[in-house]
Amino acid sequence: MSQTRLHLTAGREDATRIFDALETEFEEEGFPIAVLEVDEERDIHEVSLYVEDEADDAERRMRGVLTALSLAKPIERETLPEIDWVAKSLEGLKPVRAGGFIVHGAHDRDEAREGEISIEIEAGLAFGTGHHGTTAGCLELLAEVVREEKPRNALDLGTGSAVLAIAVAKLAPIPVLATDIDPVATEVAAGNARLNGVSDHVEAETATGFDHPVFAARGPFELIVANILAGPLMELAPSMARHIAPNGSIILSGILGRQADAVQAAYIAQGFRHVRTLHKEGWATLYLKR
Ligand SMILES: C[S@@+](CC[C@H](N)C(=O)[O-])C[C@H]1O[C@@H](n2cnc3c(N)ncnc32)[C@H](O)[C@@H]1O
Repeated sequence: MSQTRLHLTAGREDATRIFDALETEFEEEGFPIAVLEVDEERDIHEVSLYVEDEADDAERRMRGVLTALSLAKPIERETLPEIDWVAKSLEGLKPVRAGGFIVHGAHDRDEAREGEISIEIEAGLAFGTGHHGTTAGCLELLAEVVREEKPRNALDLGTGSAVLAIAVAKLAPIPVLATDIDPVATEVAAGNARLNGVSDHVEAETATGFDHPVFAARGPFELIVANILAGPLMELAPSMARHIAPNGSIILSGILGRQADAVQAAYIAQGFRHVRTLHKEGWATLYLKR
């Protein structure tokens, strides 16, 4: 099955409105949507919607979204190669900077500026290149929390490419457990930890939520970061409370702006207190303590 990228360009404000409206329109199908800054000075942002085999219908609905927003923008199409399209499309991605980190592919190893912490991510089958607002939000808060709170161990639940686990291990040489429901992601995570020279600190395990003996063996955790989605995060709130150390910090993302209050309430009900919320590209990243 080939994949199609439907894309258009707009200024930051319109791109954010389009992104939010597309999220709502395609919520059921869960098609990946991305916003990339193409040219900061000229305020050009590219919004992309990735669809499998129903590009005509998706384009018609995308056009409807633009009409509802009173925006007239040409939609362009790109048919992505069937094999390894993730790797191919990521080859062209620019490095991303957030929280003092630069997340880059092998082709941009030399791009790091003085003082930046570089994280190399192999374009692969797992989520997490830093280009998504949720990952960038987590990176920013992690940089702050690890430096200020000095946790002695950490958990990255829903690790994907392990970008966040690697970020923690590069900030502080502490043990980081990196787990994912998807065994392919766990494999990619372990490979990326090796690539970044932190495999002594990052242990990758396949687990659904907290359903694995490794959590009891390695916890409680002084820092937990979880970039999943609002629904699973709310369901996981009681388990998070059981696995967080006293005065521990928790960073949650994958939450749409309008879902932030509900997620916060689920965690406050478990004895967490809200410290700060960071908003990025329509996504909220919550920082809580318990
Ligand atoms: C949005 S990605 C985040 C990847 C990476 N941490 C980042 O911030 O870029 C979410 C990841 O969580 C995993 N996941 C989803 N539900 C999960 C669950 N209940 N338990 C563990 N992992 C889960 C998915 O397989 C996916 O790799």
